[in-house]
Amino acid sequence: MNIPTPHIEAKKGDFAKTVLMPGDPLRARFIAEHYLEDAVLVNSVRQMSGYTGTYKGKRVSVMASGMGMPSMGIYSYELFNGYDVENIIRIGTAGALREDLHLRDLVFGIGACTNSNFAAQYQLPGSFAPTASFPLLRKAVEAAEKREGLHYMVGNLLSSDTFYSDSNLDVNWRKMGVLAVEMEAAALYMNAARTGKQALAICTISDSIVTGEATNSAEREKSFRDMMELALEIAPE
Ligand SMILES: O=P(O)(O)O[C@H]1O[C@H](CO)[C@@H](O)[C@H]1O
Ligand SMILES: O=c1cc[nH]c(=O)[nH]1
Repeated sequence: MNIPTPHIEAKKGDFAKTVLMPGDPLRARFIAEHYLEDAVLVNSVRQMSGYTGTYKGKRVSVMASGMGMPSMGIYSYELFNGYDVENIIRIGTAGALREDLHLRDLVFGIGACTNSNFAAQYQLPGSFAPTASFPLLRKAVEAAEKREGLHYMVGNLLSSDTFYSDSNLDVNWRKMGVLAVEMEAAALYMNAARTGKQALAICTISDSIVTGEATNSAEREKSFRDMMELALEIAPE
C-alpha cells in the first residue's frame, strides 16, 4: 500500500518494527514522554499521536488506535501493510466479566471473541477464531511472572462493538469463560492473521461488569504503568 496513507502522515522507516497501541492518544503521549528517549512525533493526523524513540536502547514506536474495531482496523491495517510494522501490542483497559478478576489485574488475550461483523470481509465458510501471537504471548507471560505482585490471567477477551449496550448481553460471554470485555483486540488479531504479522492484546482491568467497582485516576496511572512497562520490555526490536 502507498504511504503516506489516508490516516498516517509518517514517512517510510519512521515506525519501529514494534508499535505499542493504546486506544487513547494521551496514553500514547504519556508513554513517549515518560519512557522513550529521543521520542519523535511521527503522526498527528486526526490527533492520533504516534511516536518513535528508544527504550533501553531498543527502537520502539507507540501510537493510539482510537476506540472500537473500525478504528483499530484502519490503523493496524495501515501500519502492517504500509509501514512494514511486524508487531503490534495493544495496551488497553477492559471490564472484568468474572469475580476472580480484580481491578488492576492484567489480562493477556490468547483469543478475542467478538460481536462485530469485521470478519465478514474475509468471506470464510464458517467463523474465524482471532488469536494472539504465541511468541509475543509467551514473552508477556514470562515477563509477568518476574514482576512481583502482578496478578494476571491468560484467556479470551470479548471485543465488543458497544460500550453502552441496551441489552447487556456482553455478560453472557462469561458463561463461555471469557475473561473481560474491551473493544479492539479482535480487529487487531484479524489484521495480523491476514498479513502474517504478530499481535497481542494486554489489558488492565479498569472496572468490573460483575461487581461495579472501578479504579480511580491515581490507581489507573500505576496499573497502566505496569502494563506499559511490560509491553515495552517484551517489544521485539
Ligand atoms: O483504554 P483503551 O485502550 O481505549 O480500551 C478500552 O477503553 C475504551 C472504552 O472506554 C475502548 O477503546 C476499550 O477497548
Ligand atoms: O471496553 C471497555 C473497556 C473498559 N471497561 C469496559 O467495560 N469496557
